[in-house]
Amino acid sequence: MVVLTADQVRAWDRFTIQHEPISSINLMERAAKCCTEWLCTNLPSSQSSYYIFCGKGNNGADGLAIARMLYEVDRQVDVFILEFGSSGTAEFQQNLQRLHPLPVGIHYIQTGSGFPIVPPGVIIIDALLGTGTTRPVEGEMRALIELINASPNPTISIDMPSGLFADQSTIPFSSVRAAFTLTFQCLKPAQLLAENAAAIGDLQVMDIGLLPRYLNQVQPEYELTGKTLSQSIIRPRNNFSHKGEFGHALLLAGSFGKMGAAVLAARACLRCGPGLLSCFVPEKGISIMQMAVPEAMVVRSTNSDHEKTNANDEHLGGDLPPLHQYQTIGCGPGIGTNPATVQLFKELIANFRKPMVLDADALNILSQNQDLFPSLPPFSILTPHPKEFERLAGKSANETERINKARELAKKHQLIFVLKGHHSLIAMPGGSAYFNMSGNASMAKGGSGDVLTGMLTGLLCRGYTPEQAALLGVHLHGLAGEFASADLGMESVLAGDISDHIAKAFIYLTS
Ligand SMILES: NC(=O)C1=CN([C@@H]2O[C@H](COP(=O)(O)OP(=O)(O)OC[C@H]3O[C@@H](n4cnc5c(N)ncnc54)[C@H](OP(=O)(O)O)[C@@H]3O)[C@@H](O)[C@H]2O)[C@@H](O)CC1
Ligand SMILES: [K+]
Repeated sequence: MVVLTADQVRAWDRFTIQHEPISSINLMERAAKCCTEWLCTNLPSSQSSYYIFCGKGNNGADGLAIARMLYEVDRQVDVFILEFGSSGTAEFQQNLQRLHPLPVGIHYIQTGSGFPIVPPGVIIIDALLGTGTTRPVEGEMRALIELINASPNPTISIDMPSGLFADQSTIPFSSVRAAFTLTFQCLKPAQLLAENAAAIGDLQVMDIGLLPRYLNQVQPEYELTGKTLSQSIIRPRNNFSHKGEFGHALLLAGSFGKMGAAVLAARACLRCGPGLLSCFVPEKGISIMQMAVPEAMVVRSTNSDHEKTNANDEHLGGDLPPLHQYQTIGCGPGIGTNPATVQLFKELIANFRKPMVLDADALNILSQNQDLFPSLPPFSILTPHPKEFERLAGKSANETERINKARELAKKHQLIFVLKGHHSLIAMPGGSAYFNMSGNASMAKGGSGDVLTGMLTGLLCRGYTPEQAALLGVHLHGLAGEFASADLGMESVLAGDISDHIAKAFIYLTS
């Protein structure tokens, strides 16, 4: 699966029309057939009446072709065409001519007063605007979209919910809110944004047979993680290897009351194959870590005596252990932002020059000390959730702006940003960006991020490059969540369960 912009999809249509070859109208027939078959297969046959709302571009032309095909399989169909001045595309006109001889109601709507009332049980097909949306909807188009949204009837959008830009955020403007969106051939960037989830509903990708070889000549703006990519990254463990070959990781994590974050990160790290793991935790957390994660070693904080107070027992501070022995370091889960911890973080940045993983309070410390950005070791992986990213990079009006900021920061400082979310976005120092396609809502719980930090640390330590670790780690993390929810249900998965299912995710990718 690929994700392409509206322009790229248009070019793919043209490429297929030229090289298959196939006429534009016949390609549209293929698209409409896919949609009709989906509707007939997936909607109960008792729901057999349709109101199809059409614009006058090719999305509307799809709607007209679907109307004809639904009529041919004995569905009751009424078509409503929103007049907005133009005569419509050639395909629109052709499909209208094909519809005219059939006993399908064709209604032209021009003003709010002419809008129909949709009877109960009738399915709404939204074919007003597709990938050709160029501006926020207003006037009659907006009023019609509001009418569709106000109706309790299920709405199925063709290609895009009308009003939604295909390539970028649309908020604060309005769009159709669909129960299902039947999109053609590939994903469009806007379909991966969490803020559009309510508009898109359940997204279904229809294979309309566009020629795959077009993809050899296109540079997607976004790429997707997935099984094939992860399989190309995973390296087997050599039979003759010993623990020394898989590196030694250091985790800086935990404070009083937040040792759980440290434990979760440590366990997840160990599940990703490092040879050794040491955890640098506050004095009061040592026995917790030793008991909860016997496979990890603990490094004692060496606070000098004059600094040592009870408070210093409760959070990280003092002197760092010698850092040269570690392949990588993960820093942040549960560490808090105590001044001693801030000082420790500054020393860490000044003294460790290999890529590391920064999350949670390490990111909050960074937000308050933005001058540290240029000093971060290149290719370090930063894993902010939306609020942490806002603290780092300021408020964003919408998700596209947030993603663009992450991509710019990644390039400017040669860092990898993982913007955590439903489809986490991975922004690479070289400019490329990936949406992650694994995971589900069972993971939307405290501690999931600590697990990811541990996993990324483990993979970096194990010898994967930072880009490989980010791509594999984020995908594996989502897969582990999927396996956990398959075993335990969506509500009951705990962050530790994600960790406990990393093994299944590895086995799935390697078998
Ligand atoms: N063979 C093919 O080509 C295939 C094409 N396919 C289908 O084509 C769709 C793309 O078609 P498209 O490019 O004609 O664009 P579409 O989304 O119908 O809208 C364009 C019209 O809307 C108008 N308009 C724009 N914004 C507006 C606004 N805010 N408010 C009001 N009006 C607005 C714009 O007018 P204008 O900007 O000129 O004023 C123009 O009239 C694609 O999504 C897929 O469904 C598939 O069947 C596969 C094969
Ligand atoms: K549409």
